[in-house]
Amino acid sequence: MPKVLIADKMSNRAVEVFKARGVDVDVITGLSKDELMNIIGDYDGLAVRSSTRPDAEIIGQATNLKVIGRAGIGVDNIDIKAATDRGVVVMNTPFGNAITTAEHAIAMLFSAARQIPSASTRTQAGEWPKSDYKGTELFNKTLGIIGCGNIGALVAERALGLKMKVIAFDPYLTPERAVELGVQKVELDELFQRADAITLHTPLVESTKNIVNRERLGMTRKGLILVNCARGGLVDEEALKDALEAGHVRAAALDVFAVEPAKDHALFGTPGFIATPHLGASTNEAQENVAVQVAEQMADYLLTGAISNAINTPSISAEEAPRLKPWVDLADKLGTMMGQLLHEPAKSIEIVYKGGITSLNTNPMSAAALAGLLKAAMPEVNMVSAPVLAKERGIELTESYIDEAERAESLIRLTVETKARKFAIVGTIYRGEPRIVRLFGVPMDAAFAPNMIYVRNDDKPGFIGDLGGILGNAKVNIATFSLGRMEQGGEAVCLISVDGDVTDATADAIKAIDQVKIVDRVRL
Ligand SMILES: NC(=O)C1=CN([C@@H]2O[C@H](COP(=O)(O)OP(=O)(O)OC[C@H]3O[C@@H](n4cnc5c(N)ncnc54)[C@H](O)[C@@H]3O)[C@@H](O)[C@H]2O)C=CC1
Ligand SMILES: O=C(O)C(=O)COP(=O)(O)O
Repeated sequence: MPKVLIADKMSNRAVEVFKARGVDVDVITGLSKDELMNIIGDYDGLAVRSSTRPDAEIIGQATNLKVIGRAGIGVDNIDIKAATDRGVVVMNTPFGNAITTAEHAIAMLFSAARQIPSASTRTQAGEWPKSDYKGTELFNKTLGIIGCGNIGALVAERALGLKMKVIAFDPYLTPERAVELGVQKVELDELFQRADAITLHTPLVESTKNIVNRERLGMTRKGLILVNCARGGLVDEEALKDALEAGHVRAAALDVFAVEPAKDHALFGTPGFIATPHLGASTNEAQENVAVQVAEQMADYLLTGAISNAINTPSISAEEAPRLKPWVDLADKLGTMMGQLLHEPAKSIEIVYKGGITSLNTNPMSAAALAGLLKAAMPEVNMVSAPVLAKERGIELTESYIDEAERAESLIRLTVETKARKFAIVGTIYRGEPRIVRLFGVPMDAAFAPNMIYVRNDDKPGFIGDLGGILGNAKVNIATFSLGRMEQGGEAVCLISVDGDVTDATADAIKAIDQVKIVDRVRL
């Protein structure tokens, strides 16, 4: 039974889902990095929110880990590269807390416009400070949205409902989508120049780091309201403090900070400043949504291989997972066999899908074939890490599709090019079993087995008798024997599956048979 660790506080519904699905689950929150490193090796899955930060060191200790599930949206607390290199799927729940976060942004906008937190504190302190607070209406004001994805779009809809004018900067926002949302797409500088209020909804990446900086704050209209419910690091906090103190920015409401938890911050106490402790996603509804979703996604992956909302690998739906499985296994076996027979570094790999299989999602098959191919040199590689590792090594992948299969209903052909040569292997599924139908140009029909011997020989009498004698003397039992040849008396290929290992001495004895040119052992 797979075992999952829930390392951040999340709705107990996650535990219920894991248990109902047959996944063992521990909930241990508040672990130090060392504590997490000590126990992470026991788990197949790790479920987190934003507090736990699985970095390269933690992932390096996670010898059994297959999946990290983020009950939420932002995955900047997870070292995706380290996870990918180790073949760990990273998945998030991209929609479950979006409405809640959009509502928090709108709440922050109103709080800032009317200074509700400070007015409330002082009223409750007995001051009745009515004359100190003159807010600003949002009606008819221009809201600039930076990042108009999930949450940005939800904020736009709500702001339009408040009768604000909405302008948006997002390099990936299409003009059609902008029209559909009823927002005006603008460039970044124009947004800073025109907005009465700005709200941020981008991830923290190189291009968004300090997107609200001193220079851009300088372009804004006096009396600006700034809201950040996305990520700390999008705003230059020092520049914001200066702009608030100068009275240029009227109010700023931050839910997120460059360093969290922010317990002692230069902005605290600045006039017009409002802070919440990363509460954007903190409602019952959102937490239930993300907990259930992350647990279901992680259980699906651990139990069936279905992948949804993965950041670092293609998706496989629950419906297609069982249909894909035999083909993914076949691709893995073809790649593994090729990897062991190649003896030269691969430069490129071409995968041709033929027949009915072309209507399936072939991404996982290609990833499995690549993983198989790389396995000989990198035993830890899997479908998640293979595409990245292949790219890093300059191995080019091309995929093509032919609807009509020649011999069997569906075929996968793997052609690998090295510096000097090209090798091809073709496989199919016959009666539910993976089979090799062509190897290095020679037609054949062979099953895969854990221990196989590959022999390339001249098609001349006497070879099979000699080979049988050598294996018999070595007490190696032959399970199946498959022969193929280009033409009578030409080059032949022989694949023998055997029970148990073949020693170097036995392989050398086979190599010494007259007709034999090449002997290789293949382990699947
Ligand atoms: N405060 C909180 O508790 C929460 C914060 N978040 C954060 O909110 C942010 C947005 O989340 P979603 O809307 O779901 O993400 P999303 O991926 O749907 O949208 C992000 C948008 O930012 C845009 N973008 C990327 N680079 C940009 C750039 N340089 N300039 C302008 N736009 C750019 C993208 O094109 C995309 O449309 C994320 O950082 C997420 O982590 C999400 C949930 C809760
Ligand atoms: O989903 C996100 O990106 C969030 O920032 C929410 O973070 P949290 O799960 O509340 O720690």
